Amino acid sequence: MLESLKELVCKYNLYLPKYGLVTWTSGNVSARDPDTNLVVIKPSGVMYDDLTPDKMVVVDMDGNIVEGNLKPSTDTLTHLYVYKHMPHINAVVHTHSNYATAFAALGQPIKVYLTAIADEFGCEIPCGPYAQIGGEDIGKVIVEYIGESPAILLQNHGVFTIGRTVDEAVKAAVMVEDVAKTVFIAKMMGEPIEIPPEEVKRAHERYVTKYGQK
Ligand SMILES: O=C(CO)[C@@H](O)[C@@H](O)COP(=O)(O)O
Repeated sequence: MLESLKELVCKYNLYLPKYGLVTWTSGNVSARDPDTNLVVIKPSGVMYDDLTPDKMVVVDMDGNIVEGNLKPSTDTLTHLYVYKHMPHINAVVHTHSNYATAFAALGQPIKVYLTAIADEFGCEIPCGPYAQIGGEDIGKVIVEYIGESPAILLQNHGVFTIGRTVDEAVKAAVMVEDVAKTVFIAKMMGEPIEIPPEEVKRAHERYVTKYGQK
């Protein structure tokens, strides 16, 4: 089980540069094995081109290294805090994607100006306050401020997304950057128009229950 989870987490870490969400070694993806409560996470400071499944680090809920020869991500305690306080979540993603992180630099949420935001997020993408890197502080902000959204901006820092699966969490990271870019362009042209909350709710419900091959 853990070997396949390492392969999955490595694969989804490699989606971050593939979709232009990170630069150099920034960003990270982790996933929790719900059966063992062990977490597989990207090693700290390793170039994405050098990532392989065997370089993934396995930690327990206290951050102790269970498997792996490399130091785990600097955001490990944040990921673990989210897992401890959001039991339905089994994946956490962190990026510095440019357009979304520009909103984070301003401390601005991304409001529901687009049907794509209603569909994917079902609410505005919140921006939580600045928090120091390296401990649980960012995790505390995520848990307190994320609400029903699968994505949150961290002021002056970047993007964190969560999901029941690593696919959900990485998709949210891709989509938050896509909608942030569109909203940025719209704001350059004028004042975007918010979709009314009741329509956001209806559209999101439709998307999560009917979109695609469901
Ligand atoms: O922004 C931060 C910390 O949150 C970066 O250091 C982070 O993106 C990458 O750190 P890691 O290589 O995962 O240790």
